[in-house]
Amino acid sequence: MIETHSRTFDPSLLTPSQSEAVNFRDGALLVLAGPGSGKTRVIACRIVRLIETGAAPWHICAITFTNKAAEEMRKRVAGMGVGPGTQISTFHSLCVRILRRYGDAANVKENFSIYSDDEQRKCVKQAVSNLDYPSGSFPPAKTLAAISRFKNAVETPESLTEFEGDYYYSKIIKIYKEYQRLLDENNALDFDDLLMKTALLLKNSDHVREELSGRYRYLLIDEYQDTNHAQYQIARLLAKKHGNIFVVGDPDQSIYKWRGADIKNILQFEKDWPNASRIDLQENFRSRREILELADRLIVNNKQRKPKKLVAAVSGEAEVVFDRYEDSRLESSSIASDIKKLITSGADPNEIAILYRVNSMSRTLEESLVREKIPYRIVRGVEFYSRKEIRDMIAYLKLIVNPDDGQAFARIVNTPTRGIGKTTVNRIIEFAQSGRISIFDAASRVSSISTIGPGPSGKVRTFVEMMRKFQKAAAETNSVADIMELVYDESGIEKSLEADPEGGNASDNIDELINSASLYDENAEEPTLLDYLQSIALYSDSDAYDPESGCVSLMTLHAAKGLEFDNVYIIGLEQGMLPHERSMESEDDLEEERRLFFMGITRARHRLHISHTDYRMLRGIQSRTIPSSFLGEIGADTGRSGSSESVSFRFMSPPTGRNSSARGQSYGYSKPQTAKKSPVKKYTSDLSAVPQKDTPFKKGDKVLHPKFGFGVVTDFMDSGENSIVSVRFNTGSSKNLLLKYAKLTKK
Ligand SMILES: Nc1ncnc2c1ncn2[C@@H]1O[C@H](COP(=O)(O)OP(=O)(O)OP(=O)(O)O)[C@@H](O)[C@H]1O
Repeated sequence: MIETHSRTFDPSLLTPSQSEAVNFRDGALLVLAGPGSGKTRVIACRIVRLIETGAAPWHICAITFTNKAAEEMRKRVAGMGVGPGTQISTFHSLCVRILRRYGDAANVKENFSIYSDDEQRKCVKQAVSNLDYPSGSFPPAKTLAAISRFKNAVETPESLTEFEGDYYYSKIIKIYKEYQRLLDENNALDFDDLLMKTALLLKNSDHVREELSGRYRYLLIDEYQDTNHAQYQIARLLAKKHGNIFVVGDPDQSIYKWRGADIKNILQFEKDWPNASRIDLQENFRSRREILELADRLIVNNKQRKPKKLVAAVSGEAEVVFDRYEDSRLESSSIASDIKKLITSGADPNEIAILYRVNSMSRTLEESLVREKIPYRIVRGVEFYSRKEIRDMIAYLKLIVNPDDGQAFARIVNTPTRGIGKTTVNRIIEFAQSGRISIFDAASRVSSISTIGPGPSGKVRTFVEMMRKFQKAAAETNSVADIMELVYDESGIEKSLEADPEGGNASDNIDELINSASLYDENAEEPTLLDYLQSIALYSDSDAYDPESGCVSLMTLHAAKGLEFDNVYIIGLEQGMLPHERSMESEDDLEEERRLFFMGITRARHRLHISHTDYRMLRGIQSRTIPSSFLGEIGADTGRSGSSESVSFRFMSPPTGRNSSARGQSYGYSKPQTAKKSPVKKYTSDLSAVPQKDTPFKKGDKVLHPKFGFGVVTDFMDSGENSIVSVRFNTGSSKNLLLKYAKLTKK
């Protein structure tokens, strides 16, 4: 977690187990720690202790999960009197550093670009088209996901044996090979390359591995439960020689399987390092007892874990409320008015968070928060960098640093419009390809391209001269903000935005970009344009969180990893949402969703509100929902949620009269109720718990729908005329259908 105020290292601030971990000296150590047990504190204090006891700062390499966590860790360690020199970064930043340093051995040029999602998509589309494969059979997202899986498993196109007879995979491997060729041509790496190429470098080059394990003699890794195979390999190879590997993690908070994380890395740590010691941190300094009990009741349903009990170290009673609403509009307005009351009675907006499974759920919430005039922020960092004007500016910077970057060239050569048409650009690209030179080199030799006439040729020359001027300026200054100002003024972007009445706040966004570059200039140890581009390429949603924004935070459950708040609202506890529909087919995926919910619950210190709705707008359609099976597991469906007076259940219905306000009509219970007195409408999503009576459909029935085709019933919620039948159709989609309109026939 990110603590906002660092303290000087005082041993009395550590529990005996924390202290044992901090003072552990040589060898392998697994610190298994529940949420809120002080993992971050332990790592920071251990760095200080290692230095106090003789280790050189540059012999320590600490790896965090997000850039923000790395920044915070650096500040904390500095606050405890440690000077610069310790390597504290994410895996990706560490890999960039290694690859730039050992470019020759890794076969990459020092000034490589790091491609964003959007650039990767363009590249994979190009690969599919170059191979003349049908684009419909290889959609970019799916194809990239397959390539990413290979890379995370450290499989290059060459190392993959072709899947004889498997049409799809043999084609995917060919696309992977072509995609990789295109990246090379552009002197670009994607995110997964950073890890894969580093893992390969460490594996294949004895000299580099020796040098780096001599340099990083103490390896500390946070959030080890979320490492993928490539990260696992890097850690093993770096620590193989000295064996000083200190990993901290919680298998119950492993939530990145979809990105290649492998929970087995932590579960099998003691097998990988047979002499490893293990320390468990059981005390939770964050959440009050009721919240922890709830989290515990949920997570015991997972099989892939190392059992542990969460013990609350803080006193006081938590408020836990389960809310059921008719629809998402009512859910949002009720949460907004609840937050309004909290803030009016003195709560700090920084200490309030609303968490949801998918980004699209923020829209309705935003409307309600605006209506109540509540300051809020959506924690979604990458969105800013995907705006058109920002991407244009970044493309200029990328081309300054990496003239081989064909995508950057194609993006800006005629942005803003300067009369260089597509045909001219294509001819430059062809010239570059036939002469095996970079696109920028080809553009520099435009006069030699006979197919380009004098008019367009002159315009290309002007563009090249302008870019050369930018490159020269970048070589003379280390200030990224100054280079940005120059590009903004002289590229014509500023003028074109001023002249565009529909430009909205594009120029404000560019101001914000330049401001953030100034901050970078001030804070970076050695600011360079290359380093700046790397830092924004590796920016993630979680990095956008500002603990002192003065706003209520809205974010996905994933982005909330490592954070903590006094008041937490978790919305959308519905089947298909949480657990997400994509995860309902395998037990492993379901366990991951459960961990995600567990992680969300354990973000709360004092107050936790969990809600679901009877109807939710999904892809523009108001759909009937089924309560999440997780609610049953924590006892929220039956009122079995423990004996505490502080757990309450409420059902909110919409207003009836035309002009009545939604808020006035809720019949929630202000006084906390015990389980017995619970006024909640009883329901259950677990059919096995309900005495079976004759129902028109049951789990496993094969059915036919006139529009969606054949499918299998996965659930049936018996509510008389409002019964809902859930069907997984053979097309892969799952739907919850209101029985009376479902038009299903049994097959
Ligand atoms: N020994 C301690 N005494 C009192 N408070 C502590 C102690 N150790 C940690 N804390 C506090 O507990 C809270 C959680 O600590 P931290 O964020 O380091 O936990 P974490 O294990 O990283 O959490 P998570 O895995 O859930 O993100 C912080 O507010 C921290 O200041």
